[in-house]
Order: sequence, then C-alpha cells, then structure tokens
Amino acid sequence: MSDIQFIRNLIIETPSVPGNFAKVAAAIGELKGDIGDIQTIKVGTLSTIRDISIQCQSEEHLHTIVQAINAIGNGIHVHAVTDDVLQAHEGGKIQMKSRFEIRSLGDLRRAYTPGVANVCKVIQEDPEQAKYFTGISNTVAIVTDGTAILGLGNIGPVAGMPVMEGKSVLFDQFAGISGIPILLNTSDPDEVVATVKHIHQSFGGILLEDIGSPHCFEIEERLKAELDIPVMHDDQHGTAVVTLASVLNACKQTDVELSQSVVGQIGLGAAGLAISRMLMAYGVKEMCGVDRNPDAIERMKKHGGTILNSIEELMETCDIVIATTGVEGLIKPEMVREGQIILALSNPNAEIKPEVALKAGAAYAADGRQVNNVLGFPGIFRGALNAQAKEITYPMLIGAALAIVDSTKPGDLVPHPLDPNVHANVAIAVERIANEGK
Ligand SMILES: NC(=O)C1=CN([C@@H]2O[C@H](COP(=O)(O)OP(=O)(O)OC[C@H]3O[C@@H](n4cnc5c(N)ncnc54)[C@H](O)[C@@H]3O)[C@@H](O)[C@H]2O)C=CC1
Ligand SMILES: CC(=O)C(=O)O
Ligand SMILES: [Mg+2]
Repeated sequence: MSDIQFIRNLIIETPSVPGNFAKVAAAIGELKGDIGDIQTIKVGTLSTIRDISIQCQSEEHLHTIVQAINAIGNGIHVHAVTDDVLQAHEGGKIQMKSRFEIRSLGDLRRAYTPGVANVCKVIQEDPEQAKYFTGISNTVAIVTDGTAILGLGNIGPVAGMPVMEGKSVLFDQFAGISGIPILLNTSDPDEVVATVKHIHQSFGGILLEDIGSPHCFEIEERLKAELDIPVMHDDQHGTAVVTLASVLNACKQTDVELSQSVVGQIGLGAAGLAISRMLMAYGVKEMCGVDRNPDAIERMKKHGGTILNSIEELMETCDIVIATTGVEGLIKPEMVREGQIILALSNPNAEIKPEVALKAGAAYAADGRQVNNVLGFPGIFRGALNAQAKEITYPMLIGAALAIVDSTKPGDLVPHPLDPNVHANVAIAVERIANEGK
C-alpha cells in the first residue's frame, strides 16, 4: 500500500512525567513516521493516554514504529492501533435532515397533509414557485458512474460513494448546498444523459464527478445543451479553475510571465484537457502535452495544444508542469529542471511529492491535497444557484479562478480550503458574472 493513504492512530500510554511524550515522538520521527493530530484522552496521576495519528509507508513500517515505541520501556506502550479514517466513515458521512420540526398536530398538518396540498397547487399553477416553496433550487446532484474515482480508476460507483459523500459534506459546509449522491450503474452516454434528464427536476444543478474520459466529454456537453440548470464536470472545470489560480499565483511569486511561459500537461484526460484548454484560453505562450492514449493526444491537438514525445521531453521543455495521470511517482526527481513550477495533482498519490520536487530544484511544487477542486466547486455552484443561472459559462469559471487568486495570502500558492472567505469570494464573483451575462 502506498504511503499517503496509510494513516493509522496509535493509542499510547506514557507515565505522567514530562519528557515521555518527547521520547515517543523521537522514536516515531527516527523511523520517518509522520505525526499528525495528537489528542490527549486521559491525564491520570500515574499515566497519560494519547491518541496519535501517524502517516507511514506500509503495514510493516507501522509495525516497526509500534515495536520501537514499546522498546522505549519505562511504562511506555502502545495499547491499540486504530484506523481512524475508516471509523469516521461508519454509517456514512451524510444524512437527510428535516428543516421543519414537528411538535404538534398543527405542525404535522402544515408539513404534510392536509396543508401541503395547497402548496402543491400553488406550484402547479406557477412552477416557478417551486424555487421558493421547495428545496430544489438549493440541491445539487453529485452524479458518478464510478469510472475514474480519484486516481483509483474504474472501481465502480458504490466503491466511489465515500468520495461522493465527501463532496456532499463540502457542499454543505462551504456553501450551504444540499449535495445528493447519484450512483449510476451505466457509463453509456445515451443512458447517462437520459437518466440525468429524467431526474433533473429534483435539482437546482448537476455536478458530474469522477466520470472517466472520453465519455465524460460527451455526457457533459449533451447535458449542458439539453438542461436549463447548471451542469459542471468537476474533474474538468473545477480542477481547471483551481489550477489556473495556482499557476497565476506561482507566476506572480516567481516573477514569471504566464504569457511568456511554456506550460506542460502530463495526462490529457478529463482534468488534463480542461486545464490545458483553460490555460490556452488565458493566453499561455505555448501549451504542451503528453498522454499514453492516442485519442487523448488527438483531442489536445484539436484544441490547439502541442504534443511532445515523452514525459522526459516535456520536463526538459516546460517552465510550468502540471500532472493529472493518476500514476504515483511518474515524475522522477532527475527529470526536474531548476526553477520549474510543478503541480502534481493526482489523488490520492502525486506524480512527484512536493518535497521531492523542491529538493530536486523546483521553485514551486504542490500536490492534489493543496491544489484541489474543493477550492472551486462549492463557491461556483453557490454563485450559480444564487443567480439562478441556467449554465456555468467560461467567464464564470475565469471569475472563480481570479477570486481564488484574490483570496490567497501573500506567499501561498492557494488559499487554505478551511478559509471561508475563499468560498464566499468565489460565489460572489460567479454570481456577479452570471447576472452580468443575463
Ligand atoms: N487535485 C484535484 O483537484 C484533482 C485531481 N485529479 C486527479 O487527476 C487524476 C486523473 O483524473 P481524470 O483526469 O479524471 O482521469 P482520466 O482517466 O480522465 O485521465 C487520466 C489521463 O492520464 C493518462 N495517463 C495515465 N497514465 C499515463 C502515463 N503513464 N503517461 C501518460 N499519460 C498517462 C490517461 O491516458 C488519461 O488520458 C486522478 O488521479 C485524479 O485524482 C482529478 C481531478 C481533480
Ligand atoms: C479531487 C478530485 O476530484 C479528484 O481527485 O478526482
Ligand atoms: Mg474527482
């Protein structure tokens, strides 16, 4: 198993004497375990129990760390190893909650029969009233067919549900939107389009997620054309928005002119092609790309990109490199050019770790944990829903990218995803541009 994914929690008891936790931390650090959150569970007269999250490289690596902690002696020992992330998913991450509390028979009659019938008639007479008297206009479908779940590949929609639930959590917390996962057991564009069209009246917008290429392109294009609510494939445009913002910030901080830069994209699938198109639309001097799939190469050429022969050639040629292949470790440190900007965006594991790229000479390096479409999609949909926009247009996406740039603290590549300002600023920009375009 790869390192970034391998996070476990150690429940560790130490005698309640200062300095003992330092011994534990040193034992973990010497073995190159990475300590995350530390929670003190109990401070007793004799002993203290802490829950320490650590990231390690493998099951064996974890075992070695546990042995080293137990070998410290002096009453220090590991009580248990738990999988905190898995436990956090027990029962799922989301649930449907009522906004209406029923405390009396009167409440029951208002929320349900007979009172509700009148509201139905109001909407029947004027369907526009559904915007005010139902939650439809604040609800977005998160639709997947499970064919490109993160970089894990075609693992199916049910296995992809934790990602969809995650998107729903982010919609709720960062934008106050109800995100409802919809798992499709078909990837056929005709069937996907027909299914989404049949259910779309329940929603104010459609977020397509982790639908693989090339069928994602046709599905999105057709749904955008046939539905009068905002439709966006997040892996394409949400990612392109956040990548454009990161590239603009990186250029600003390194005094590089984007219009004079040669940019390289490794992996020209859903994310890679959309990133390339957005950077070309924004005016990069030359946009180069590589992919192992000839059809992906043809699509890039059609949109005006230059195709290079290999990843090595791209790394030699380009000032700024972006990777979205889903392949961990694809960029080797010896390929990195001094002063390069490298955004290796594959999740859960990057094509090159930022620390490795920086050590190899990169001026800026980030991965998909930092440069992540979470900075875009909540605010983009908030803005589009607020404006009652019928579609998400290119100017709205560019506005979102510039709002992310404006929300970035000096010296940072992108804002922190927990900074509520970034989502609010994206929403304001998108709403304003949507209203201007009406
Ligand atoms: N940080 C972020 O916000 C985001 C990251 N991603 C990541 O990007 C990756 C790709 O996602 P999608 O574009 O949706 O998938 P996709 O399947 O549409 O595209 C992947 C592309 O990479 C190419 N590829 C794979 N291995 C390659 C290799 N060795 N050399 C050259 N090309 C290669 C494939 O042929 C394909 O065209 C995933 O790991 C995903 O997690 C995607 C969206 C957002
Ligand atoms: C972040 C995201 O959407 C992805 O990795 O697929
Ligand atoms: Mg995705």
